Amino acid sequence: MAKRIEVSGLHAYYGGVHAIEDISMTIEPRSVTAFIGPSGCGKSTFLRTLNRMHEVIPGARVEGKVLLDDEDLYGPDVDPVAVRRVVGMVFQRPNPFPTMSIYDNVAAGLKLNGVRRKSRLDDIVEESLKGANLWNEVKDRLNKPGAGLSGGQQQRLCIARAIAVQPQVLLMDEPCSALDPISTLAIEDLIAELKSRYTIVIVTHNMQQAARVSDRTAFFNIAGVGKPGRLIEIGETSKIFTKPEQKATEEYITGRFG
Ligand SMILES: Nc1ncnc2c1ncn2[C@@H]1O[C@H](COP(=O)(O)OP(=O)(O)OP(=O)(O)O)[C@@H](O)[C@H]1O
Repeated sequence: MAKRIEVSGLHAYYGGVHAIEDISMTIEPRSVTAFIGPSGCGKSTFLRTLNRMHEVIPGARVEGKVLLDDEDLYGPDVDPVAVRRVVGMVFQRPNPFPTMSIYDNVAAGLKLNGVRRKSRLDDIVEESLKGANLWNEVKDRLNKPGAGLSGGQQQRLCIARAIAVQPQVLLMDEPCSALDPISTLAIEDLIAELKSRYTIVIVTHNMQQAARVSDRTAFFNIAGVGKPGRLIEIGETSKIFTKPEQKATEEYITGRFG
């Protein structure tokens, strides 16, 4: 299920603002890749180019290539909605559909995809909630609103919703930044389990988190205000945190800037 992502020569713009410049990297399947770097260096922008979410902002555009196992996500015949089904996303703030039940939150995407049979929906909802380590906490209240769960539970519900449609890649934009430390650990444990099945990319400001959860880390930086963000280096997380190749990476991870 998991797929390799190969990015080459990628630029992203917001109208006249050049937000990220000339990014090339390979993101390996069945592993976790963390994006780190100072505020404004384009981590979230780059993440959103990987499932064509960037272009939903008026005036925003992308140049370059993103291949998902050889398929160009920006090819002329590619439907961006289909891309977002294959490359799922979890956001910073848990965003369950507020008026929907826990069950319907997970089933919504499946119903949109045409799954109608109740027994099939039941099975996938259960499987997805189990996959997100939430089943035991909610199995007796599936018809209660998703908004009634704790923040950490809501984030796991959003992960269940994302995996219900069987994506190949999961993009996570600071998925723990609104959570308490215990919920954060639950999400980190979950990421470690999910990586056997998915390609996972996580943006995080928390370097301990990047070190804990990721196999590879990419460090991004900006040369100054108004300049585009660039990829400085990507490598094994253990190497980036102990022996980075670039001075800027070392300064960032040792807390000398950012
Ligand atoms: N909707 C937008 N319209 C215009 N410019 C934007 C928009 N979103 C982001 N930018 C600009 O693009 C650049 C990269 O922003 P982005 O949010 O991707 O950085 P980031 O590294 O994820 O930052 P942070 O760590 O603070 O979330 C910044 O200069 C930002 O101001």
